[in-house]
Amino acid sequence: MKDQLFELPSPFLLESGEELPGAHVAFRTWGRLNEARDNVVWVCHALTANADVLAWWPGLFGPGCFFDPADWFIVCANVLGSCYGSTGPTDTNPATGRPYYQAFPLLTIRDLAAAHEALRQDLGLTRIHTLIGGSLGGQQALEWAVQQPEVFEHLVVIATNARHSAWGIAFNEAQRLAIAADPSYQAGQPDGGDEGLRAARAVALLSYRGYEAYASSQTDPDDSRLLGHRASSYQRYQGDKLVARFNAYSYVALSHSMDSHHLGRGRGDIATALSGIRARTLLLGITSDVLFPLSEQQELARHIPGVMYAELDSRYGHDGFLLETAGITHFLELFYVPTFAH
Ligand SMILES: CC(=O)SCCNC(=O)CCNC(=O)[C@H](O)C(C)(C)COP(=O)(O)OP(=O)(O)OC[C@H]1O[C@@H](n2cnc3c(N)ncnc32)[C@H](O)[C@@H]1OP(=O)(O)O
Ligand SMILES: N[C@@H](CCO)C(=O)O
Repeated sequence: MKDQLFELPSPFLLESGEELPGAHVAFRTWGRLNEARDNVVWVCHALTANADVLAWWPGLFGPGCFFDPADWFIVCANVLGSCYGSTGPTDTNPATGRPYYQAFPLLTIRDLAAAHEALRQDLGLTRIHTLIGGSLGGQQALEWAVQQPEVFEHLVVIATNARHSAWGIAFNEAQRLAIAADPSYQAGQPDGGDEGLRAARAVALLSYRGYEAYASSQTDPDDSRLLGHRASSYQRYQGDKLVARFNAYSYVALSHSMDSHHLGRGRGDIATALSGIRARTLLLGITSDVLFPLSEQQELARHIPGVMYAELDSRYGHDGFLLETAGITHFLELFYVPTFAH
């Protein structure tokens, strides 16, 4: 299956006041809209994923899963700034005729939501049964549910926050420093920043997993090793794996988007913004998440009207939102019992 492309109104006005001309959004759909048009689930992806939710969220989306295309009309769109089909830093800037690279405009989480809102309107989807996302995808989903409270009937957010924390921004800055130190990134080469991106992903993994996850999967089996530790090899492998499928310019752009996230900006405060959510909301935190800790989930739970809040017991850390699909399914079943039989 290939992505479909939606041309955004041009120029697309960004929160910063800058304009993005000739931009587009890549998206995919699965399943069919039912006659009542009330079976739409819209997925917001995290930092390095794409529109192919059946590939990156197996166990939750796909035949036999909770979100089975036989029952649901599934929509997933790539965010602006990414390198998976929507307009991003490696695309040509119409004003210069050259790729944007480091000169790509700042995109906030509000801009990511606004671009997908334009797509939703174009698709004529007046009601979204469920809006779901984790991490950056959860930030986008919350922002969108605040912007368009009448559109979303249910909201499912996992391992996310109301504003990006100083801790999260500091992790992102450390990763951007690694990328900025790469001469090929500084030179704005087409695949610039690969070495920096490798280091950045290794730093990020520290925040996506945690002490217990490393201890249980990456402790050396013998006690004689002086060099070449298993955990070192894991860090390198994870860096290589991301470099093979992502680019440093998009990584920097989207990490800035994440840092910009603040539901309260211009709305009084976070509590006021969250109190405007009309969707029935399921909020899930992950016990071992050191990047979006439970304290952030509890803050959200205090302010989202009528929220159902639960904590997923996981040793995977933050990335548990991608991996703990059996636990997520369990809470989805509890959440939907009164309203949706599928
Ligand atoms: C085109 C596309 O790929 S679409 C984009 C796919 N990715 C996304 O959408 C982003 C969201 N997904 C993710 O972030 C990740 O895939 C996750 C969190 C879901 C899972 O991460 P994983 O890397 O699969 O899990 P984990 O941390 O257990 O690492 C397993 C991998 O590390 C390797 N590995 C484990 N220990 C070591 C070690 N000591 N040394 C070297 N390699 C190691 C394993 O062999 C395995 O390799 P594989 O991925 O080639 O099979
Ligand atoms: N592992 C996620 C980032 C953490 O939310 C991704 O690569 O998209």
